[in-house]
Amino acid sequence: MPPEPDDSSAAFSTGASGSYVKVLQGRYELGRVLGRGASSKVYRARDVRSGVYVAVKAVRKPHHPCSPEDAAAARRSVERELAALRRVQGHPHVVRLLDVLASRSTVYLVLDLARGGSVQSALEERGRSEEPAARQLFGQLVSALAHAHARGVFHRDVKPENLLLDERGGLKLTDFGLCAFADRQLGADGLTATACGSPAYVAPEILLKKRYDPGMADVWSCGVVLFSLTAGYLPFNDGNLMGMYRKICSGKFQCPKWLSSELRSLIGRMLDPEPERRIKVGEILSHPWLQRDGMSIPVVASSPHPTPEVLKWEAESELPREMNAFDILTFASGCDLSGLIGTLPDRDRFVVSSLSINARSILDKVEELGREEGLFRMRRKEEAGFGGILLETIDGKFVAQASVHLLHEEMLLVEVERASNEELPKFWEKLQSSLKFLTN
Ligand SMILES: Nc1ncnc2c1ncn2[C@@H]1O[C@H](COP(=O)(O)OP(=O)(O)OP(=O)(O)O)[C@@H](O)[C@H]1O
Repeated sequence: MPPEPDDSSAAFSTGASGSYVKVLQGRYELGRVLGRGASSKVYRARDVRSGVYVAVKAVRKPHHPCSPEDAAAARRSVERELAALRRVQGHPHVVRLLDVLASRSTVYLVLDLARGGSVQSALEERGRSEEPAARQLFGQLVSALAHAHARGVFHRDVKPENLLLDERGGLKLTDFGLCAFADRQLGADGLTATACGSPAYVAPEILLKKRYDPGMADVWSCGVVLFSLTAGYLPFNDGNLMGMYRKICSGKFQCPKWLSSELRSLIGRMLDPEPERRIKVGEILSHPWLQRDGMSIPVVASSPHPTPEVLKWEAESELPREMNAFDILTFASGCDLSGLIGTLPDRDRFVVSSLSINARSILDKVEELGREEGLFRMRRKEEAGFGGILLETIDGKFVAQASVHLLHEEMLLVEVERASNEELPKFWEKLQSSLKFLTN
């Protein structure tokens, strides 16, 4: 049986194994479900072009009818996750965002596949870790968080389910759906009031409904993770939720006897119920427990702010007349949103008003460039207002393609893509700059 279809942007075809598979927008063959979240389903998938295995997180638009508040909240959450992921890319222990696609009903985030499952499943299967192994993982987590904080992103949902493991056991921080941004949600005092996080990992100041520093709340959650990793159980637990909350607010917990004194001291400084007294992320990195065994901790991003390119992208995606994921969902059928995450090495996208240029002129230009190059066989397909052109070598090997999608009656999405990022660098540059010029 093929996986249940989510929407019209996926077609079924025969996969490599001979069985039916669901192929997302001609690009990703969906396999088994790796996990589920409140509003998402995560699939193992294969990029049919490169053969590389990835994870596809399908975030569904709320079912209709839903209240305008629910629709707005869902929209904010996916936009926030995308914007956060975009800002924090480039750290070895933050999950990589490879692509973004969308259909009428669903946004698909294509992520690095974490083959080792989550820290939660490792804890359930293998129990607690010895200190050297915990130090390794915890160092990677703190380094990833320090990087996110330096980029103005506070995670606010650090818990073992959101810490994934790659095939070598390296940690990948994921799920930025609840994060806060230093330059948006925080008041002039640097504090926020939004209650979020998962019960056992949530900081007392959030439970007490105080305004809080989200960076320090992340430190608390990391403290709970470190305790759980090394003790094998939660520091604050109770049969009922109110009981657990009371224990969290009291900040009283007991370390098991097998924890070293340095580890006890670090956990104690992280699980300090007073956020002003709590150890800061930067200090954790230089704590003696983490410095033991000459551990090498990945360097934190040098740039304290998002790059101008990211800020521009974010500003654009917030303008009401500009498109963002959900606006496009409203208009498009099976369109691809990778343009929202910027230029990929082997792919570029432009959005242009259909009042200023039409699909035919764009495809004519690509054909002209291909002809000038004289290397290709070209196949062109055009329908009312949209179409594409495929460039192949004389012996039929895919080199590049350009396509024009109609987003809605006034908007075209132009996509160019090549087989690999080494393919024909000069031609690729010419193609990109000509299209940029045409669509500006
Ligand atoms: N990149 C990935 N590689 C492998 N598995 C993944 C990946 N991303 C997510 N998963 C699996 O899917 C589960 C749900 O993913 P995720 O936490 O991102 O969803 P969510 O909807 O944001 O969840 P929540 O409701 O907890 O916020 C994870 O716990 C994990 O088991």
